[in-house]
Amino acid sequence: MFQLLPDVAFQAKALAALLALVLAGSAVRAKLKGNPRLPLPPGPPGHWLLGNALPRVNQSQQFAAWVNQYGPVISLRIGPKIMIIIGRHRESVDIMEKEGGVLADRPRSVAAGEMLSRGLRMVLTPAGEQFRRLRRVVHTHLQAKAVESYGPIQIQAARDVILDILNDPKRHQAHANRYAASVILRVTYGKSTPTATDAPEIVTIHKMLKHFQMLMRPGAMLVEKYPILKYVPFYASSIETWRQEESKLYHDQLGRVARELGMGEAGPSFGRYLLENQNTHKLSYEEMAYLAGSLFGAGSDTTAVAIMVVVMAAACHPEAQDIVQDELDNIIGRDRAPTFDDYDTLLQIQAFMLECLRWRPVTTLGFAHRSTADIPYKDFCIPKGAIVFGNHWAISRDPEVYPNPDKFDPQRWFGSDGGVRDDLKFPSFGFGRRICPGRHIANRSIFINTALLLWSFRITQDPNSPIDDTGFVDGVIAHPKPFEACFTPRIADEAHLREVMAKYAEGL
Ligand code: HEM
Repeated sequence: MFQLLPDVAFQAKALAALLALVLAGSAVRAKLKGNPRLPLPPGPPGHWLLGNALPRVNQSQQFAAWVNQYGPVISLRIGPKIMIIIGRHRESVDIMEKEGGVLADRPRSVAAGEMLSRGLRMVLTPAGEQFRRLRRVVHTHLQAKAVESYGPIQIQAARDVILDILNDPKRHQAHANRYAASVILRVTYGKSTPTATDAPEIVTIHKMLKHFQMLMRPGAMLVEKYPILKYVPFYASSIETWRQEESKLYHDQLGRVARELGMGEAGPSFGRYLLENQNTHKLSYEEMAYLAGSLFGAGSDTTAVAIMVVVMAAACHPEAQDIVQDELDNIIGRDRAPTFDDYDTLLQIQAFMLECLRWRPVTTLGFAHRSTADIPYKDFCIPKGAIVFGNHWAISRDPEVYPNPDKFDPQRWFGSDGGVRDDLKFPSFGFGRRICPGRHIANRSIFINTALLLWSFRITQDPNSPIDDTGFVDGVIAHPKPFEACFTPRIADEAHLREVMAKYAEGL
């Protein structure tokens, strides 16, 4: 009996230790699950400690494959973090839109947010007082009615794309880049901004953008896992050099607008609006410089990619192009070129644009949101603190909303009344309170370029160099790889097209 006692004591201790372990385990699980009653959404199995490994390439497509396998909303565990991927249309509306207040936050971004941008880049700003100030000023200036004043800039730049293509069709992608860069720079800093592709400012801005996109890829930077690395000088030094270059550029650009304003020479621009309303919007000079600068980052590559996809889709789908060009011939004719005033009557152009944005989404994964409270949904819970992506690629392939999703079919956007359907809305511009503030100006850019390109040219594939319509660079913004297309003027002859174009932007 006495001999048994130590055993009993040992067993009791072991039992207590086991109980403590179980309790600790369930506490961790409850924390991860956020809500002890509801589980996390399903997802692929991962390592018991490290969790899931993020796919190294084509993340949005790999996530989409998991959505097909596990359900419309899936969860992954990346070390201690929970990542939620929403991959179906209805769930994206129910969660990303209806819970927009809880999902207005961004996850911590050490490399791009803290080291490169010192917390000043709007797209990465956490929810809170600063975000609300930035959001108010950008959304006010870029709302649907307000951006109409930028129409002449867009018309002129779209006209230049046509002339550039006539002069040098092989570089059609470079022309789309130039369109986007020059429009966003003029919107941001006014008319006297240099917009030639080889202007030093433009070259630097593109370089900055590359750095930003490189730092932004989920899982790309070790410092996101080990933030302590940001204090390690040799690790941080190149990002610090990039930050200084970027900051100088943004200050120089806004400084120019301030000087022009002082001399009474500043035309309309976002920079001017900021400087004139600094007190109302309560922004520091540093915040204004970054806000203006980061518009370029957010609005140039995205717009250029959308235009390139229009060209690719037209060349790869002649039957869809026929329908648009019949409409252009019936409504516009060939003696004048379409303008913004024609938007409401060019329904086929609208459908073609919508289908381009769905068929090859500009941002395939979307941007990360962060939940600031538990979100119970159906029989699971998205826990507070989770990183949440509305995966654009997966949503664009939702077979219930977009039957035969891989088919390029602009006609899917028409309802039985012949109007363009509103209920299919694809979230090209993101979700809820973080929805892209530049969407009105972007839509107008895509519209005017689609209308003008398809009015001016029959766009076809070069039989010697067929287009790979899946050839996109894997990144935050999915750039089409270089592709060839042939542009044949649709009106009388090239000289006549040049003449119409010369008149087109007259008097702006
Ligand atoms: C085809 C063109 C464009 C596309 C596809 C696009 C798409 C997006 C997406 C997906 C987001 C993230 C939304 C989210 O977090 O859910 C975003 C954010 C943003 N976009 Fe755009 N965008 C485009 C053009 C523009 C333009 C022209 C501007 C500026 C004039 C702009 C300015 C911004 C800004 C400032 C943000 C950050 C918003 C925030 O974090 O609250 N974008 N855009």
